[in-house]
Amino acid sequence: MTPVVELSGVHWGPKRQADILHDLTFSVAAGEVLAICGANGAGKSSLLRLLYRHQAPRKGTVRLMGRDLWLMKAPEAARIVAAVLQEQPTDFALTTRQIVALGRLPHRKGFGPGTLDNAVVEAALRRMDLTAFADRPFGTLSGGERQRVMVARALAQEPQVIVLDEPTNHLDIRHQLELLALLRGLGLTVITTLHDLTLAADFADRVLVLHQGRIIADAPPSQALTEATIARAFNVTARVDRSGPAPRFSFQLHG
Ligand SMILES: Nc1ncnc2c1ncn2[C@@H]1O[C@H](COP(=O)(O)OP(=O)(O)OP(=O)(O)O)[C@@H](O)[C@H]1O
Repeated sequence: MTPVVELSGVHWGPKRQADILHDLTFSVAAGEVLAICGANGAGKSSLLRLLYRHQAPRKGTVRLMGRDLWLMKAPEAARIVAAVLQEQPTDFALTTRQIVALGRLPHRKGFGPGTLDNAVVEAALRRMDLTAFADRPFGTLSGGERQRVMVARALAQEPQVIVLDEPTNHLDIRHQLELLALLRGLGLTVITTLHDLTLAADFADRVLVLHQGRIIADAPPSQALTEATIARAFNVTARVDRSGPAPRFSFQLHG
């Protein structure tokens, strides 16, 4: 089956500067949940930007459903991939419902939103437990509520792939677990950066570990998040205790 997302030999760097991402090759199947882990500056957000068509590879190709992402028009790509990013809208006067409705833009054919658009927006609000906040200005919401609005906007886009940058930031423990369970339950392809290795191990089918812009592991969590890989990626001494139902990670600065 054609992978939903496929990178081959991808390099990327800022204009007139050396490469930051080096020779990335991997693919993600329909419905798969991929966590991208790595130290600060490893290149995780830069990699995500290649997936939602924000920046083009310097070398190599990024394919969506078998087609070169850069041979698609932006709205077409946006009907396939939705992104939930750390940066949030600055128009704080918009209501929650208006922000979620922005997710319908790539689907709009006529002028205003149609009945289907409105129904999808209401369903996304319900799914993220935001109905009570629908008419509140975005600026009045808490950090965690805003994060849920951004996920609702992505759901309103009705994508096949959802790309998220540290989606559990700002969320309390319960909302972290709820969000990850909800993402898993969508049946979509999910690609997310996660700093928390315990959450990555618990939530992802596969973990891709980036180190200085290169893939140093790409495997199911138990094979990717080994003591040796964690030590290399994060420059710490790591211990993984697999005696319980879930792995327990502990870290120390090198002695
Ligand atoms: N447009 C740019 N111009 C110059 N340097 C850039 C640009 N984009 C990214 N970088 C650099 O590339 C490296 C990787 O950045 P990136 O944001 O992808 O890392 P990250 O793994 O997401 O880090 P973090 O965990 O801190 O969010 C960093 O050193 C960053 O400063």
